[in-house]
Amino acid sequence: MGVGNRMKKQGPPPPLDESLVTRKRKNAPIQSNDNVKKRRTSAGRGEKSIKDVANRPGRSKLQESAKDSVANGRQTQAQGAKGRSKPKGGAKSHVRITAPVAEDVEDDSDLASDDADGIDDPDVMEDPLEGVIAGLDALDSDSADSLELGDDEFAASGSDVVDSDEEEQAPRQHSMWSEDEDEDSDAAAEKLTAANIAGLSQRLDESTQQEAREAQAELEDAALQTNIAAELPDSDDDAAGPKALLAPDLQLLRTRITETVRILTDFSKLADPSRSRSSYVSALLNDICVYYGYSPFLAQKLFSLFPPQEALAFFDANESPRPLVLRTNTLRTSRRLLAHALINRGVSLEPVGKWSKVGLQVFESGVPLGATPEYLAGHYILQAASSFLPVMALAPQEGERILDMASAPGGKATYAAALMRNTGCIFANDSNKQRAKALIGNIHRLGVKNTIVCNYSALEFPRVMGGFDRVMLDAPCSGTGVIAKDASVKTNKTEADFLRLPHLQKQLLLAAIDSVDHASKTGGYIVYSTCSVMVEENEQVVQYALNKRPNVRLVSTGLTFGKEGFASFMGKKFHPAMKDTRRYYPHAYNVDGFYVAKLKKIGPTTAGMTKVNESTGAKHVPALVNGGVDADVDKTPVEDEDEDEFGGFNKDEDEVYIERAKKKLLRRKGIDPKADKGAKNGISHGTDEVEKDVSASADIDDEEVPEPSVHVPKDEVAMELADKSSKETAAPELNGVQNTGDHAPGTSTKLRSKKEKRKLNGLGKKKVKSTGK
Ligand SMILES: C[S@@+](CC[C@H](N)C(=O)[O-])C[C@H]1O[C@@H](n2cnc3c(N)ncnc32)[C@H](O)[C@@H]1O
Repeated sequence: MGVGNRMKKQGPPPPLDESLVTRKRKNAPIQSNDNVKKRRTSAGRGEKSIKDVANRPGRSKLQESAKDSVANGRQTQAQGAKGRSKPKGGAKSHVRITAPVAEDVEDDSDLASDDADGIDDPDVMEDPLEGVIAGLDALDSDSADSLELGDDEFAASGSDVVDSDEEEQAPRQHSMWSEDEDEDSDAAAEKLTAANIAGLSQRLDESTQQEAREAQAELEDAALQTNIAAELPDSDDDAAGPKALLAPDLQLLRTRITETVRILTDFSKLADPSRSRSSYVSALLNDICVYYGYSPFLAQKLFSLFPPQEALAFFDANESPRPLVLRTNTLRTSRRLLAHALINRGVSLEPVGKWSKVGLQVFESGVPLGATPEYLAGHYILQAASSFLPVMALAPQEGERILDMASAPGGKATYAAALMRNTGCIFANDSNKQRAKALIGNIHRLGVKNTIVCNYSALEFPRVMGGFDRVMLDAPCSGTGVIAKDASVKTNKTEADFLRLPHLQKQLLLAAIDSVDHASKTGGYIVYSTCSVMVEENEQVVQYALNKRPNVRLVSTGLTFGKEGFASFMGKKFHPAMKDTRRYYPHAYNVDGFYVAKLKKIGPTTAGMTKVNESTGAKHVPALVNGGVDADVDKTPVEDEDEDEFGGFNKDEDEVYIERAKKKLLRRKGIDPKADKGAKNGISHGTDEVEKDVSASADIDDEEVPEPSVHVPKDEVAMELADKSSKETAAPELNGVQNTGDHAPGTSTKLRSKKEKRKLNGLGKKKVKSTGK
């Protein structure tokens, strides 16, 4: 299934063929092996993908069930084999005893060594893959003899290629089998005489038959239990109890899910009149949870987004990976040249679709795509196709000033840089310092030279800087659009997440709006995107922004495909223009689930727009934005998901800069900083005094100005940019200092002179001026 989807084109789809989806699902276990094999070939990513697949917890239920069914198959065989082990032993003994006695006794050791060969066959050992194939074939085989047992064991060890658990079991099975075999042959050797041969033979036959009967009864019993479980009433209360203990019959579940969906699609005609629609829906959700491994909470939420049939397609699509896509870095090469170079390396690829001029979809690769010379030279970046969309909607223009509020690891920011042909200036911000490092890496590799990396909570904008021509907010989100990549989303999202995240997203979007220059000659746009399909994180966030900021309106994204955003959802009415926003689904376009909205700022943010939000009690702190217009950023504390990671107020690191600032101040005052050391030994101008001095000047300021923490790319032009900035601002900290704005306001602000602060604050303003804004 995975391979199929990976081969499918991305973008506007052919109509969905549910029957194909159904069939694919049924074949899932075997195909998942195909996936693994396929992905092993697709380089760099390959190994990760295999691990990903193996480690996907949400997937695990299905896959484990699938594995179970394979394992069960093996187990059945193994049981059969075990059950057979005596019969086999018996059969072997039988073989032995049907042979002439003298030969039989003589051959005993030969047979034993044959058996050993069966296991230790050097060919088999040398070619474990053959073992896998033989093993997989053996799974379909009804008959089993000693040789098959050997194959089966190799199937187990061979399948270790896929699942390491089985690798550990393989030797154990081997030794158990050998011991049984040894005991049997010992017993046979002990008891076998010419006189008892007939009786013994008969007894062995009987015992074989008896065990076969028992094995059959066990199988029937298991099947019966599963079916009983499957037919239990589908009310909520049957989730626990005996049913939960039984392995789900996936085939049966699938059939039932499809059937329930069919009924729900034409309820009045097909439903059992004695059952309500909600009972069908709740039964269906139960089955979906078991079959796909979702928490009931998330299954219900996702289900409610679509008509039943489409919901099923969505759940199915989340079970297979999206195609691997490259974005050509047009700062370094053209798509044609890149395609040529990669094809020469044996990569099979095609343009991603007519909608993109830079995307290449990879079908097959014999080389690791994350380590080709072209990759290392920055000719491309591995980037999901849907990640192109917000940047295309933003449509940054050459020479503009752009803010990417949450930019790490930089797929979108670097695409924007390429569209701007390295002109203008992009401020690529991310609150997560570690992720910002990856962003810097990408900026260097891809030859981006118009970008400055900042490490703020984007909630700090526009106080840090305003007056941008365009702002992109690719917001932190629940990831419900990328379940195929991260199946843990299936189970780890709770109601609290869908309160916390939208709250953060709303505040970030207000900050994005307030950071834009409504009077920009070329822009004045904001793009909001998430890789979530939830209304709470998308339309509801945009609606909140429309309510809070009447100075923005929704405009067309300009994207050529995508489903309309919801103008209403579950009784909630949104602005009719919400239809101009775009939704992307894996089942519809074979891309990650995504949401894109584009807003145009048509007037300044006024004080009236920023009054306290009575309903939430949110406090609003005045913020300086372009043109001296006061705007608000809602400062209601929100739990930043990355707080722990980036909340680095690094005292040691800051100490250096604190010291430097102190010395600088002293020098300005005409005091030799070295003499300051003496102060500690009784000389008058002590550090404390200076500090007091600075804090006093800071207090005079009517607003606190956090220090911008800017990473500067080492590229020459970027260095120039940084130099210019640092000259403009006389802030030595600009060269590589990590500061944490919101996390260390006290110390850093305290140590800035008023003049310095003004200069710092003027960083944005100067730029605005220089571009005529
Ligand atoms: C969806 S990812 C961004 C992906 C990025 N736009 C790209 O194309 O590579 C969301 C990012 O938001 C960042 N983030 C979370 N909270 C933030 C905040 N308050 N301010 C700024 N960035 C934040 C996370 O660190 C994460 O890197």
